[in-house]
Amino acid sequence: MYTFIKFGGSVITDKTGREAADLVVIERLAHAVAEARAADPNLALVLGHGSGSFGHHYAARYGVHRGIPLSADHTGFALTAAAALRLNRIVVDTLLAAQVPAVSFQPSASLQSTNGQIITWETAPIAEALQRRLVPVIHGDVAFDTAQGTAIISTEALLSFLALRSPLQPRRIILVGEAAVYTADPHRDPTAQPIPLINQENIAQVLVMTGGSRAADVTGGMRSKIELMWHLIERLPELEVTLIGPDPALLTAALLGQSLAMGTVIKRW
Ligand SMILES: Nc1ncnc2c1ncn2[C@@H]1O[C@H](COP(=O)(O)OP(=O)(O)OP(=O)(O)O)[C@@H](O)[C@H]1O
Ligand SMILES: C=C(C)CCOP(=O)(O)O
Repeated sequence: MYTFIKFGGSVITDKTGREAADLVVIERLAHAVAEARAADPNLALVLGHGSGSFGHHYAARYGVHRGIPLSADHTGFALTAAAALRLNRIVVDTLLAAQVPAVSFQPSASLQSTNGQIITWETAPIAEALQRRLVPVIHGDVAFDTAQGTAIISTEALLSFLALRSPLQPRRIILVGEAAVYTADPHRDPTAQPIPLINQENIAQVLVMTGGSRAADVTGGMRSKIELMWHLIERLPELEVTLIGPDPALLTAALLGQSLAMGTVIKRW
């Protein structure tokens, strides 16, 4: 069984800036992953990261997520892809420096979508990497789209595709970003309270309480994250999704399957 992680673009970058990577946070998270792998040599991880203030800005500016027609200028597509890769290089190099054998797999090189949904993605090299105890790293990316021309595929959509359409069944997905899902966007409403557990009892209510990102974001913020994760849990009832803040001790504990006093767990029951 595999563990999937996403380093959210909202914590590894400053989303209100431009290409503002938070190197301290990335380093801390990389060391947390190294520590968990040292403590549990059987830990098999697929690591994804978002685009934060790198890809989202270009995608929004050039409308890559809405679709660029075949005959139109595709410079915006290229700029978005390049920005996503610049952040990817930083993340992978930081993981390597922390002794995590990270290998990058650029999704757009082998993926196609239709109306923003992944239709094909060559994931066999990711499975090969896992067999060699490497840590495959993927990232939210651009895509060529058979219906709208181009699209943006979020990290969560990639992890969902891996979970449902590849042999890599995750038991846990850990999303590092906001410290929890709250009763309202905590950056807009100081009275927002954390929601420790989301399950079939309260999912409908939680969806009403969650919204978009406070910065440039073409993949929908917290609401679409929860929708996608719930969709996945409906198909994989044993799956547990944990949302935590960028605290390295919490990440190591979550990777080792320890129960946490903070964060939000999403599970069927
Ligand atoms: N109820 C809520 N609880 C927590 N966050 C919320 C809520 N509603 C909206 N948000 C917003 O959602 C944001 C997280 O979504 P976002 O897509 O920006 O995160 P991310 O996945 O880390 O980023 P990226 O897409 O760049 O990887 C938070 O920063 C917050 O502003
Ligand atoms: C904007 C781009 C290139 C990817 C978005 O992926 P996400 O940050 O995981 O939502």
